[in-house]
Amino acid sequence: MDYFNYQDDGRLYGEACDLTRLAEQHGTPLYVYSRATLERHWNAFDQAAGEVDHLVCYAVKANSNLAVLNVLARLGSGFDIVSGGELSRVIAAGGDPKKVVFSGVGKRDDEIRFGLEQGIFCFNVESVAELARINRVAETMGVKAPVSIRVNPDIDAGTHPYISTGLKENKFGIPIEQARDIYRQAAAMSQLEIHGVDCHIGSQLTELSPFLEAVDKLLALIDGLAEDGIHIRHLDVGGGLGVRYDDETPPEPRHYAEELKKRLQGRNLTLVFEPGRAIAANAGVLLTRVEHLKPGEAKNFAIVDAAMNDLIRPALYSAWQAIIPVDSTLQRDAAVYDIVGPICETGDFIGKDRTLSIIEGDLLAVRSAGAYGFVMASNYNSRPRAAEVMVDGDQHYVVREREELADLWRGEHLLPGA
Ligand SMILES: Cc1ncc(COP(=O)(O)O)c(C=O)c1O
Ligand SMILES: N[C@@H](CCCC[NH3+])C(=O)O
Repeated sequence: MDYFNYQDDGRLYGEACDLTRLAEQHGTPLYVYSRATLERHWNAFDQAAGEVDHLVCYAVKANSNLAVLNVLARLGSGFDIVSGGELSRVIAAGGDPKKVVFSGVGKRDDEIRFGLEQGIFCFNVESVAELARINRVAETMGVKAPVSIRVNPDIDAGTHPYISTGLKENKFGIPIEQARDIYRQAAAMSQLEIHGVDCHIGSQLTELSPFLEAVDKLLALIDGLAEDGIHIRHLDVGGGLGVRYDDETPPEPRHYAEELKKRLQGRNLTLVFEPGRAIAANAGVLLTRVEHLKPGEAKNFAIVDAAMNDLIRPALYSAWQAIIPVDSTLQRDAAVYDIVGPICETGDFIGKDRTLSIIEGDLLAVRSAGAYGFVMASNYNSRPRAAEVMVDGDQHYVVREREELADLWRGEHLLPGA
């Protein structure tokens, strides 16, 4: 149960809030998140790890709304960040920087300095050049930097090529064959303290085996490092656990954790998870209204008021997300539609070949939109970004207001004298 369900009146609710009313009150397109779902998903990881020393570092990139981060921070969550901007958000949302892991291939000096000032848990380092840079920045500050090397285990995660990260051809991490040597180089750098080993092999994985294959390789590396006198304190398995968009049956966090715990027995390692999608995706829907129906010879189009600038996953990865009527009691004729937005791009679609019973003005919900939804939104075609609302039982809160038109050119300037 994800707390977005039809109730007895045939209408879709987010927890105890009627989504028809929310759309009327706040307009569309509208992102709606469920606090109870976010909490349940985070707790599933926390409880799965159980007695093992662990840190659940929610991947901020999946949904960085301050209220979302704050809900998780209140549970004691750590955070996986990839920029100084994300660190600022974590702090603004009341998150603890001491539970932050900093991933990403292109950390700038100022971002490294910010992380060190805030005393983050660990830098997940992706290259030798970055090790040297962190060492140098830490030296100028007279501090030591906690580091972990992101190892690329060359494993096919079996996911979409754009969201696969653990193969040799991907830009991420350090090839596993070089890892031991590079750890030795890191150990010789005066300002680095080696804390961990990490990996992240891709996103939306629906099988456990690639994760476990990666962990086995990492544990063998950790044993090798011990022989070199390098003692690893934590193992960060990254994120990537998939969710159900359609008929996928991704592994449950508890099954994943059970397999990990078997492998960690007898080892003194803190376990770090970096889940993003598994926590946020099904904690959100995107509400959108049908603007026009446009029947055609080859296709029928339902033109809705959400577009690829609001939700780019279908255009970018051919991702499939369920699209359902918010009021299931309305009697209309069914037809097969491509659900498209108003943007001037052929790739601007939210769903293709969907059978729906709709007329102009009807309200639709795009499910599983809580992760990689609003965070990837843009102002393309000068469209203001949607508002975001959080439901919490029978209460709801606007957690980000819809952009005003003037927001679209804030910070832009005409040339003088014109
Ligand atoms: C380093 C790292 N950690 C965690 C995540 C979160 O991934 P997911 O949302 O698939 O759990 C990502 C994104 O794929 C990532 O690049
Ligand atoms: N944005 C991607 C996931 C990227 C994961 C980040 N490493 C998606 O929507 O599926």
